[in-house]
Amino acid sequence: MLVIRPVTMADLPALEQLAEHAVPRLTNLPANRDRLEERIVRSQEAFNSEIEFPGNEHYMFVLADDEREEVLGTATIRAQAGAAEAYYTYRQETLIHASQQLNVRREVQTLALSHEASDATLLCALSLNPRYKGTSAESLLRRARLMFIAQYPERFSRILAVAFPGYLDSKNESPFWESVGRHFFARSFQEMNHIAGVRSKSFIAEVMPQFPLYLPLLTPQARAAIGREHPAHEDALAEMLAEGFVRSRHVDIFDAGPIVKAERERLETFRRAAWHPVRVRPEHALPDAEPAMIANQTLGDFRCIVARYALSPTGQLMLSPQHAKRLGVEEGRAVLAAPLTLPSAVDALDEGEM
Ligand SMILES: NC(=[NH2+])NCCC[C@H](N)C(=O)O
Repeated sequence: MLVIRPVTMADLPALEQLAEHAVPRLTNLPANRDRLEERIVRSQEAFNSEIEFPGNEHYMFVLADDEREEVLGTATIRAQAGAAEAYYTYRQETLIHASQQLNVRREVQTLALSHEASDATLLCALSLNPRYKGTSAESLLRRARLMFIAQYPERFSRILAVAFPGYLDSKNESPFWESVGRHFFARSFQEMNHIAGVRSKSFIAEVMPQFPLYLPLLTPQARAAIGREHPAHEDALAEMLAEGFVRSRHVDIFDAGPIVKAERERLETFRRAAWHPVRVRPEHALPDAEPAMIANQTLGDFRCIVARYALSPTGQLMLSPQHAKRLGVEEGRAVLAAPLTLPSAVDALDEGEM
């Protein structure tokens, strides 16, 4: 049975595999044993501390098959995207270049380096065994983090953000990087992506151009990549838009991948999540019902599974003994449940401020 739980040190070899096989490689999930080990320690600290407001915590989860003792995926919440170091993005802006004398008026799009997203809580570092791509396990891995945030709101920011890997061409090169970053770093996108994961990011501030970029001066390929996700992440982006995230004006500074954000109260999972007392019933006695994410209420032993949203007439959530055991809950204890299926997405650009 598949379950989401906090990472433990025993998961290190599996995490290394997941980091190596992430497509593309992720800055927040460096394929480097020492860095991953630090992240596990850090995550355990976060789960086991009393925290009143978001700071430099990372909460790292794994998707595990408990019977087969196999780790199939991982995902992280960074309580504050830019807690220790600033979180860098490019913000899309419009400038008006006008001359009355010449009777011209031009709107010019620019990208300006920004730290504005630093306060947001970031959902990041998701990697899944490809066998499970497109299954409910993938949705569980992606969205169980929202079930966790819903339970411990004081630990996170009101604004949640997700940065999707940006567009890479068939040669695995980033057209945006080739037109922008390359001039300042003289390294390939893949190398920089790696360095940003294993070393401190202060080099970004030191070497990235400080002045806004004028889009007409970039290559057409680079312009076309702005706000465009990596082909392997189309479904993931669609799911988060269906969840209620909207595209922000911000894009990644290396590959121009889209950054989506939302006030957490607006997300489907937050709006539809409800507490129910548990009633344990034999598997065969459970009525058919839509699938739901179901989470227990124990911070350091957080568990979240997919099971049927089977409610008794008085609002008890009926769980099989196996499901109750996975969640570590007894009859009468409350669990948080939210439907797994989302209404279809509207892909809108948020006009508000980030
Ligand atoms: N695709 C990347 N690796 N981007 C570099 C890191 C940028 C990221 N927004 C940060 O400040 O951490």
